[in-house]
Amino acid sequence: MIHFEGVTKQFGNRVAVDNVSFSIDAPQMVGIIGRSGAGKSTLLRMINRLTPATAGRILFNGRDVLSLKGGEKRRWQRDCAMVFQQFNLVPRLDVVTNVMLGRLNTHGTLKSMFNIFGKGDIDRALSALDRLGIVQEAVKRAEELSGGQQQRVAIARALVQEPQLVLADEPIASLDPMNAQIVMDALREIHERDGKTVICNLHTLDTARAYCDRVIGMRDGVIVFDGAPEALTTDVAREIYGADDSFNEAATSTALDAPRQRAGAVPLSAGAMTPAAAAAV
Ligand SMILES: Nc1ncnc2c1ncn2[C@@H]1O[C@H](COP(=O)(O)OP(=O)(O)OP(=O)(O)O)[C@@H](O)[C@H]1O
Repeated sequence: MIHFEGVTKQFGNRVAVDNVSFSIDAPQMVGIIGRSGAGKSTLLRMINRLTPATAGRILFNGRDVLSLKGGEKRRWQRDCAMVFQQFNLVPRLDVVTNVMLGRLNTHGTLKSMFNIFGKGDIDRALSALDRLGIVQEAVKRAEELSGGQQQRVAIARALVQEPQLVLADEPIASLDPMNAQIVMDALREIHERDGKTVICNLHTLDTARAYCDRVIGMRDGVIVFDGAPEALTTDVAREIYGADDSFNEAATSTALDAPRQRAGAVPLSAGAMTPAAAAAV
């Protein structure tokens, strides 16, 4: 489905991503871990063309997305929705309009220029907000919401893009553990319920273990681990983080109390979280 071949990014003399190759053959939730500067964000940003690659190919269903131009490149960017650490909402716009911005790439140029949304767009946005448990916040300005709520708005915006792939760049790095759990549950649910591949950069080992089917460990731009979370032993973690014997996993923990086991055990309910969890935020 998505195939990376010798993907490389160089910033001046610094090789941020070094000849990376791997494939995702079926919908998976993939966590990318590694210390700061390992190249995780750069890799993700190359997939949706926010950062140009220096070399290599990224084939999605056989087509090299790195060579797309103009309208085709924009359509690809719609097909791989991105969720950012800092949410990237328009603070003064209301929540539902922020979500509808995810529809812009589906419109013609004129409609996009004037932010013209139809009833279908409004319905889609409200339904995505409902799924994320925050439809009651639809008319508030985005800046009035908590960080966890804002990230759920950003995920709703990603959903209305109807993407083939969801990319999340450290989506919980700015959140407290409880909101982190709600956001990770929502991303996992998108994978489970919609069958989407989710690629998620994470700082913390415990989150990757709790939520991902597969973990890729990067160090200095290179993949040094690629496997099931069960294979992510402390020794492997030491290698990924370039740490010595004093390495303590707690240093990479968000103390996330994952509510359930990974892989298959996620309740396929209509909402991404329990009402109690949603109400507590
Ligand atoms: N726009 C840029 N210009 C120059 N160097 C950059 C740029 N973006 C990233 N780098 C460098 O590329 C390397 C990889 O950075 P990247 O942000 O991809 O790492 P990361 O693993 O995502 O780190 P973090 O967890 O801190 O976000 C780093 O050395 C960084 O300084």
